[in-house]
Parts: sequence; structure tokens; C-alpha cells
Amino acid sequence: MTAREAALPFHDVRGRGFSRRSPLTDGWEWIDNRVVAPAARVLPLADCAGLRLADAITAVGDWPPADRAALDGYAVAAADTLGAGSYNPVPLTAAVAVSVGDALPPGCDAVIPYEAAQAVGPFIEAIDAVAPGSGVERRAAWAAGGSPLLPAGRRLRPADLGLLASGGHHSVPVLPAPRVRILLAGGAKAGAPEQLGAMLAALVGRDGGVVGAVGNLPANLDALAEAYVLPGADLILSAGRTGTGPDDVAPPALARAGSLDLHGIAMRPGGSAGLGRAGGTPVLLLPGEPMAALAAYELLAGRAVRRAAGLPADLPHATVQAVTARKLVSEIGCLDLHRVRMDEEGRLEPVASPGWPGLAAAARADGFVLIGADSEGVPDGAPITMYSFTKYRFA
Ligand SMILES: Nc1nc2c(c(=O)[nH]1)N[C@H]1C(S)=C(S)[C@@H](COP(=O)(O)OP(=O)(O)OC[C@H]3O[C@@H](n4cnc5c(N)ncnc54)[C@H](O)[C@@H]3O)O[C@H]1N2
Ligand code: MOO
Repeated sequence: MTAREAALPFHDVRGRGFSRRSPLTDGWEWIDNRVVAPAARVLPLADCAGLRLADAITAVGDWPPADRAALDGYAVAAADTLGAGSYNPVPLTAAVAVSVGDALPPGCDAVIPYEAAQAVGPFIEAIDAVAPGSGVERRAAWAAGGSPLLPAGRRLRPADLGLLASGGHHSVPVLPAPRVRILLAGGAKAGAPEQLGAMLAALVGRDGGVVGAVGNLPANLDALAEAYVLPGADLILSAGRTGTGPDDVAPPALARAGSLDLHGIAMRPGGSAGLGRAGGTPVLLLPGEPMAALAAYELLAGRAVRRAAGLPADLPHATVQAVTARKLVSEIGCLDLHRVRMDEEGRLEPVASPGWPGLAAAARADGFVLIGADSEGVPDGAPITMYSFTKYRFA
């Protein structure tokens, strides 16, 4: 070990291994204490799609502001069409041609569509009777002035933007999406294809973050340390080179750039994950092994992204209550993530053991189950919660 490395204020695991790993809950606590929701900003509606509303929004005025036509046709007093039929056309002396959205003229309470009327020379006749209110969109049918339009925390859908405009809003207070920088540290080895950039970017997007370019960096301590302190990100995810080999330079690079606060989490896969800060920005270190990277994102980094986006911090996966089809063995002292598939009887089959690498088993799985550090496993037929890989609690 060189003198400079001896001075680094962190436990270097390279060539030594982890002497202990922290419980996952310590990682969650670190995230909850250091990653906060962004301050609300008032943005024009055009910039708000997909963002969360910071406050509840009420309608400024009634919408529609007056009774108006919901059909193209003739505005009439419904009573004037009484008894009309195709064999008994009734002349409409006070009919006014209207188009959808036109205010209803005074004295009218219905719109008779063109299909239920006929023009005879300059005169209009009803060939069907209409009831009062028929073909009319009433004043305040969508929203009465002062009534709630959308709740605080709502992730704005495209249609919400139109609704907000109808309620008299041109801009609304939203939580801006956190800018997440993804750095691939070292990349795949032995000619393997790059597998993490697209996967991690999709996960960040799911959790409310915005990813700029995905950066490829060499497994070089100086280059990584420099990249960690570059400004412009609210959160940094660095994937790769977190283990115990001589080329695993991500943890010492973060220690040099700022602080490596936790390295080694008692979970499998993903146990070489780490957490720290550079230039005040939280940095999450994910293993490079693709399944370990997925697990460390789901169980650790995703929580940071969701908090930074103002979303609920808990796992976003929809849960399914099921029973095990087989015994699941687990290591005491380590939280184990088992990829599982649901069989025809609704029982959960393990697809691969927690330490089995690669994403093929994750792709074949319907979801995952977690077996806590205090458990040696569960017998077959045991009730258990599956976290779905395909359904989420928020859209
Ligand atoms: N003696 C010990 N050895 C290891 C331990 C341990 O506790 N004691 N931990 C193991 C664990 S856990 C993991 S995880 C790995 C360390 O993983 P790293 O984060 O260091 O991963 P890399 O060295 O970067 O690469 C490992 C593996 O992943 C592939 N990889 C990396 N980046 C990418 C990418 N962008 N796309 C696709 N694949 C990537 C790389 O090709 C390697 O196959 O250490 C164990 N060792
Ligand atoms: O970080 Mo390692 O891949 O424990 O699973």
C-alpha cells in the first residue's frame, strides 16, 4: 500500500475483502438523511408533463363558464320539439344554428343535432323530440370555480395539462425532475457487451429522474474522481469496479473526490455497492456485474432517485401475496434477493439463486422475493410477498 493510499480516510477493500457489510437499512437511512425532494418551481404547462404537482390545484372559475352546445345542430327550447317525429315534423321558428362549444342563446335549453332536423326551404323542422338539457354541456360541468382539480403529488398526465388549462391555469407549481448522471466505470470485461447504460437509464426514468448522456469512463482512479465532482447533476450513479480486485477503483475514487460513507451492503446480489458524496452531490456506487447492478439499483439507488423526485421512497413494485413452490435457502446475516416465477397454481418457483450472475434469469422471472438477514430461508408452501418486475404502484 502506498503512503498516499494509507492516508485515505476509508477502509480500502482492494486485495483484502470486506471485513463487514452494513445492513441495507443503514443505506436507506443514509439516503433519507441526505437526499431531499427538490424545491417546487412554477413552470408553464408545456414543461410540466410527467412532473409531480407540488400543491393541490383548484379551478379558478367555472368550466365551462356557461351552458354550451355539445353537438352541432340547432339550439332550441326543448318544449318546442314536443311530439316531433319523422311522420310529424314540427316547425322550429326560433331555432339558432350552433356548433360544439358555442354558448347557448337565451331561451334555449337543448341542442337538436342536424340528424334530427330537416331544412325545408328557409324553414327548419324537428323530426325528433329532445328533452331539456339534451346536447348541452352545463356550466361548471367539469369544474366549479374553487373546486379541487388535482391533488398535490399528482404525476401530471398529458390530459391533466389540458384540464389545468381549462381550470384557468397557465403555469403550476411542480417538483422538477432530478438530473441523474450515469457513469459506467471501467465497463464490461473480456469483450462482453455493455449492458448497464440502457437498463439503468430506464430505471431512473421509471423513478422520476432525467438522465443526460451516459458516460463511459476507464477504470482509472483519477478519471473517476474528476468525473464525480463535475457539477450539473443532482445525483450520480456510478456502475462498475466496486469490488475487491486491484482494478476496483470506484470506491477509492469517491473517497478522494469527497467521501465514501458506506461500502459493502449485507445483501446478495449487489453486496459491493457503496454510498458517498462528491461536491455535495450524493453518489451511489453500483457493482458492474449486471444482476448485482440491477439488485443494487432496486434495493438502494432507486430509493435515492425517488426521494430526489419527490416520489414515495419505498419499493415501487406492485406486490403479490403468494406461497413458495420450493424451499428458498438464504444466508444468515445477508438480505437475499431471489428471482422467482409464478407457476400455474400461483406458487413461486426460484429461477436462480441470489448469487447467480447475469440478467437472463431476471428476464425469465415475474418478480423477486426478499429474505431478510435474520432468516435462514423459508420452507415450501410458506406465505411470501413477491415484488413484480412488470407492475408498479405508480405510473
Ligand atoms: N474476494 C472477493 N471477491 C469478490 C467479492 C468479494 O466480496 N470478495 N465480491 C464479489 C461481488 S459481490 C461483485 S459484485 C464483484 C465486483 O463487481 P465490480 O463492481 O467490481 O464489477 P466489475 O469489476 O466492474 O465487473 C464485474 C463483472 O461485471 C461486468 N461488467 C462491468 N461493467 C459492465 C457493463 N457496463 N456492462 C456489462 N457488464 C459489465 C464485467 O464484465 C465483469 O464480468 O466482485 C466479486 N468479487
Ligand atoms: O455486489 Mo456483488 O455482485 O455482491 O453481488
